Amino acid sequence: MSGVLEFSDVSYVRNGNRILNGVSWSVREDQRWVILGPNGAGKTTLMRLATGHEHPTSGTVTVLGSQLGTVNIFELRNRLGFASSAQAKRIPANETVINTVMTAAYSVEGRWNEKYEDLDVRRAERVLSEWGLHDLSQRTFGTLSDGEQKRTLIARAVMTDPEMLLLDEPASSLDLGARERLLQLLSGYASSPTSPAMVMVTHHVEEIPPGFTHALLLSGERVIAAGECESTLTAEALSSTFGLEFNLTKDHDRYTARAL
Ligand SMILES: Nc1ncnc2c1ncn2[C@@H]1O[C@H](COP(=O)(O)OP(=O)(O)OP(=O)(O)O)[C@@H](O)[C@H]1O
Repeated sequence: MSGVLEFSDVSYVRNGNRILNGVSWSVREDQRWVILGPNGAGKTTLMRLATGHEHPTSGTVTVLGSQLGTVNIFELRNRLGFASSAQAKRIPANETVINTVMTAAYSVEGRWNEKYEDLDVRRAERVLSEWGLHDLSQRTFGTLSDGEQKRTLIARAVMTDPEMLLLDEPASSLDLGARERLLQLLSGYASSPTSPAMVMVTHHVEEIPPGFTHALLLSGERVIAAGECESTLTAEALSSTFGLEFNLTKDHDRYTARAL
């Protein structure tokens, strides 16, 4: 299996503040990673580096075999799928759900004069139904619930068959039912051998979908632990990451953490 993402001794400084320090990390195409860490640890920054929205201050980031700074970033980004709540703000409120998904084919966020093939329409319809959105295809994005918007953005991110899918806090602010529904869909997607490599930022171990294989714990600019979930997600590692003693349990492939 080949590598899709490689951070080598990456540091990132913004306005004189060091946000990441000496981060080395690699993702292979058959891996599904979760990134955990306290507020301000640099998780979103890590994602922005992985999608080429930022460049490292020192060290190298290699995405799909190409080192950032040496490639056309727009061409590279077309091969990635990315969903975040920041993106939700850029989708026109009056855009239909099907167009929100289909416009990913042109990397635009509102339909204008682009010409779509029947293939694009069929693919968008298939993706909508896979993510439980078929009945909403003609609704406008602005009228969707938070959970429906988040699923629409993920459907948009997978529309172009990306080689790596990056999700920044896909379950944040969802009610219990919407969260569980989303986790079931993410788990199904993560478990499919035909799915691309995945990287997902979350604040809660309860939001790790079964099928995710690896975890990276980030705190104080640095990687505290990284590797297979089984060996990385431990009470000790969580305690070091969040600065609080935790009890961690796993039941039916789902984690629960409680402070001691
Ligand atoms: N433009 C900026 N200028 C200076 N500092 C910044 C800038 N953008 C982000 N930061 C700082 O970088 C740090 C990391 O931010 P980042 O958003 O990557 O963290 P995070 O782990 O995703 O946080 P959260 O869990 O709260 O979403 C924070 O301390 C933040 O204040």
